[in-house]
Amino acid sequence: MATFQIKGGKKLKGEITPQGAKNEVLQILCAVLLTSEQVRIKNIPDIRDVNRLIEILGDLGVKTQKNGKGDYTFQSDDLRLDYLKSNEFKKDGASLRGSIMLMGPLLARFGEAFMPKPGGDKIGRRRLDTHFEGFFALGAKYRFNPDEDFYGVEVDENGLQGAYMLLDEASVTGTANIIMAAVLAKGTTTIYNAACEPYIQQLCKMLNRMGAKITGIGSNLVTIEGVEELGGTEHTCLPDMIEIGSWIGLAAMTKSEITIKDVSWDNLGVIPNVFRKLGIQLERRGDDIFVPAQENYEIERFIDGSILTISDAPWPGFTPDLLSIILVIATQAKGSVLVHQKMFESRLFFVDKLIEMGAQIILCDPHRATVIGLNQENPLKGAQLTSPDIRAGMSLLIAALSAKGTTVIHNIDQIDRGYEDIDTRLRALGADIIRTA
Ligand SMILES: CC(=O)N[C@H]1[C@@H](OP(=O)(O)OP(=O)(O)OC[C@H]2O[C@@H](n3ccc(=O)[nH]c3=O)[C@H](O)[C@@H]2O)O[C@H](CO)[C@@H](O)[C@@H]1O
Ligand SMILES: C=C(OP(=O)(O)O)C(=O)O
Repeated sequence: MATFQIKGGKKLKGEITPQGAKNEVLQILCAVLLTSEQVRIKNIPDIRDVNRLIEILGDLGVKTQKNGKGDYTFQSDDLRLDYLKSNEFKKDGASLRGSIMLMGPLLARFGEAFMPKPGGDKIGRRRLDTHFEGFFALGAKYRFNPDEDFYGVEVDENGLQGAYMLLDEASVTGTANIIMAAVLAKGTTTIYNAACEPYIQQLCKMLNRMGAKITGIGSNLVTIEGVEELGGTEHTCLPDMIEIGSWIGLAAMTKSEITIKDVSWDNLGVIPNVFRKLGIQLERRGDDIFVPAQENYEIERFIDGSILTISDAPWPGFTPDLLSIILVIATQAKGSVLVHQKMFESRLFFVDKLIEMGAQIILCDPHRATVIGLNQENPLKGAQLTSPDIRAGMSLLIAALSAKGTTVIHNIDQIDRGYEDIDTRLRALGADIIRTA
């Protein structure tokens, strides 16, 4: 299995351009199933999860043409729906989380959809109730045949009917799935407690360009007036806000000056401010983020003088996907912080590995960790590590780049799942990192 070997402690310098947003692209790729016309998508990252989904679309019969780097045209005019019940799809679909969002468009266009249990990070229970409750509200029926070993939903000859629904939680992929089902339903659908991450906003904007009638974009109350059919369009994906946060963290931990290019500031929400609360200086320069080299950074306190807490929440709250990065940066800050991962129950266990490297962290329970910063006085020490999930993997990589000595990270497939060509891009900034097969 591939590993990264990192000699840490080097200051990095330079410019880096973020890849297209993984979690947006996964939604956008599923949406190409909603029309028989051509859909062109730009700024697609070359990462494992996205490439798997493109392969699945190909196996499903979607015509796929690569126009250039990150630029593809798709056409879903002659699909092989049988593939959805094949053993091949059972394996392919289960290999990533995003494949669950094939269901909404398939249900809308063909009246039935099947899915094996989707994959993705093992970071705690990841239920799918919201997706199914949304489909049921639109009139779909559950179909499960143990011999087939697939989740299924189907509609009768009346098709999907618009409805009002209050989601039990603001699920990101759940909201995307329901919106993609509702755009072709008869009548009006209203989704309250909808997730509204930029990923979902981008999806809705693209669907509207295809002829959908969606209002309330960016809020938690989305209204969709069903239309008969959708047409082709072009769409450019936003830069990946999780990658942008990862680069800010990397700059701070390694005391490096890094410019992150074309970040789409207006779509970053609270992210820059959360990093500033850790004492990290960052400047807006046009649409770039400039992070100066800083010898130290000091964690702020709340106004009443109590210790800062950083926790996740559905958008416009702070994304859970950046909490592992926050945690690792805090290990070298001056001061203390409580990191509270509310959404996922198994995402903080990787702190054991940071503790092994010399970090001062108390894991209070599966959701909360207190970090006592070392103020860059005692660097972390190189170690032998295994990446448990995509964001913990990136956090360990950042820790390794700041550490004294050599670190070996195993299971780097987990990092490749979400970060394009990470070692090459880090080397361009001056990092000493080698990939071994
Ligand atoms: C492919 C993809 O897009 N994956 C993202 C998507 O996953 P995904 O769409 O699977 O995550 P969900 O938004 O459904 O839920 C994430 C977790 O948060 C919990 N929850 C959710 C909403 C809520 O109001 N309260 C609550 O506790 C859920 O029970 C679940 O444990 O969104 C997650 C939450 O931003 C991100 O971590 C994942 O990177
Ligand atoms: C948890 C993540 O991804 P997935 O939902 O694909 O597992 C993530 O991107 O941080």
